[in-house]
Amino acid sequence: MRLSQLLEKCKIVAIHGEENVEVENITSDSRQVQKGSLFIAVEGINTDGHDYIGKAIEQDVQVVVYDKPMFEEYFSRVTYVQVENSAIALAQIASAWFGNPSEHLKLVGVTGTNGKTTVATLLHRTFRTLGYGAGLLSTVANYVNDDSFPTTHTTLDPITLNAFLRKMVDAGCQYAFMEVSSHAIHQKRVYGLRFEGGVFTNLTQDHLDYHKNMLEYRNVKKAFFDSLPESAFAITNSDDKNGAVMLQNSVARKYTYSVKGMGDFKARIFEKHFDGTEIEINGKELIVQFVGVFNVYNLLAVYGTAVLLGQQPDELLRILTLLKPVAGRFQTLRSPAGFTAIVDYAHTPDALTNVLNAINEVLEQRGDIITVVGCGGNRDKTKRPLMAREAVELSNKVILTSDNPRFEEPQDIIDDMVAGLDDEQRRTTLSIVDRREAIKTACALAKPGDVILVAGKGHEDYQEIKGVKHHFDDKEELEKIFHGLLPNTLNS
Ligand SMILES: CC(=O)N[C@H]1[C@@H](OP(=O)(O)OP(=O)(O)OC[C@H]2O[C@@H](n3ccc(=O)[nH]c3=O)[C@H](O)[C@@H]2O)O[C@H](CO)[C@@H](O)[C@@H]1O[C@H](C)C(=O)N[C@@H](C)C(=O)N[C@H](CCC(=O)O)C(=O)O
Ligand SMILES: Nc1ncnc2c1ncn2[C@@H]1O[C@H](COP(=O)(O)OP(=O)(O)OP(=O)(O)O)[C@@H](O)[C@H]1O
Ligand SMILES: N[C@H](CCC[C@H](N)C(=O)O)C(=O)O
Ligand SMILES: [Mg+2]
Repeated sequence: MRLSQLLEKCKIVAIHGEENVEVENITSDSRQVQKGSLFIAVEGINTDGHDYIGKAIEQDVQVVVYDKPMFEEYFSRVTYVQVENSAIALAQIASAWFGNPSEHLKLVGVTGTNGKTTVATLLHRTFRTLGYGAGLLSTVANYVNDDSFPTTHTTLDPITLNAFLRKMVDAGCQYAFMEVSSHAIHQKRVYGLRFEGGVFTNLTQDHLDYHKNMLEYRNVKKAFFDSLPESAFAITNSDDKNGAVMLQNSVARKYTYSVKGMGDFKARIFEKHFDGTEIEINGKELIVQFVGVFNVYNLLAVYGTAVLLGQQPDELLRILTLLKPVAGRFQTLRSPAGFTAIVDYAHTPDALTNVLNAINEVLEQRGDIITVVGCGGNRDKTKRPLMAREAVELSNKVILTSDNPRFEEPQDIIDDMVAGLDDEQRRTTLSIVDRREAIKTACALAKPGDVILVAGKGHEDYQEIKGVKHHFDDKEELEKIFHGLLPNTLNS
């Protein structure tokens, strides 16, 4: 592609060298540079792409895009483009490289602390059921219609992201649903994409390792709605205290959904069961196969978004009754011994509170709740004591264990969790570093009628320890115990 075409939307400060060149490939990673590449140097968190410009030049790069004025001499065979902001230019160049695919799709972005995967996935399933070509970019997997592809991030880097959107356009998709993480907004991964709509789920504590404080975290999320065009719609949860704030400066068409108060899309909850919930949406009664008040919010967000995309309300309500939980989100497994296990991705204090409240509300035969939970390493440390406290206050027994320790010592993470407990709570809480042992112990302790919540890893099929991902799947572990492949005893 011609360089001029790629730079069409970029804010250029200066160009040195030949402008009329053909680019063979684009990358922001010097390790991926090939002959004829355009390399975009982006300042990161660990390192700075500008430090690798020399390496890129050694590999016969054609064009270097950068934003730090740091050159004293230029190599004549390379074209240098200084832009105002490299991260923004990366998103713009990536979009141009793939033919601006977001402009050929009705693209909806879902943001918020919890519920993004659930809402985006259910939207994708709804639109597939309605017969549309539709894609999905989510934490669990990416989809082009019904073809699934593994993913690395909740929101991909701009090049991979635009490559997927292109695949969707080429496969005839009319709609695309994607999660928009706060990291992605902050790092400009979604900059310049044309959104048809934005959805806000909720805002509670997470990622305070990355964002300085809750105010900054909130403002980053809000920036997504500030960036939507007038032609887009923005739909927010008006029961969340930050719901209105998200939309206050947005020029998009604004809509609300609510369970507790007034809203353009409104739900009421009648009966809560272990297998589903009886609800009313905009005056029509239905039974959905989801548990927990939080899932009523998720379904309402799906319904509202689909209506705003022009779909027929009655047909949508029919589809809502058919939808099933997303992988690793409140996934229920019944043991032959008569207890139930729930695998859930709750990895924030609010998610854990919600899921435990939901279990308490539908608990059969007054059984006990046994919670197995850990916290991720190299992530927000301040959520650890809060998660431990929520777990202990809403369960009968808690086993603290490891999640993905990453580069931290697992016992240190558990110690941070224990710090949230009082003396009495510490005495009655178990700590078992090995997650497999922790799950085995919970199963050995469970009586018929009890519920074991295995929280934090949901769909993940690995445990990340010191940079290596080891196969580990909570559901698989439980099934092995249930089917006698792992002994269900305390001292095995
Ligand atoms: C903290 C964070 O978000 N980091 C992301 C960021 O990496 P970084 O800023 O550390 O990059 P860096 O290593 O400093 O490198 C800077 C630049 O130098 C380049 N480089 C580097 C080395 C080299 O030899 N040559 C070279 O050119 C790199 O390609 C990069 O362009 O940019 C990378 C490329 O896009 C991401 O892969 C990386 O995600 C890391 C792996 C990560 O774990 N991110 C998580 C926290 C994340 O993004 N999570 C959210 C979900 C959060 C939620 O649950 O809500 C997500 O969207 O997935
Ligand atoms: N609307 C909601 N409000 C609060 N908690 C929720 C909501 N929806 C889901 N949860 C809880 O949060 C967990 C994660 O849900 P989900 O994967 O849909 O969120 P997410 O925003 O995509 O998370 P991530 O930031 O990791 O991508 C669920 O397993 C559940 O415990
Ligand atoms: N997207 C989230 C997922 C957390 C999942 C949990 N299992 C952990 O590893 O902390 C993050 O990267 O913070
Ligand atoms: Mg997600």
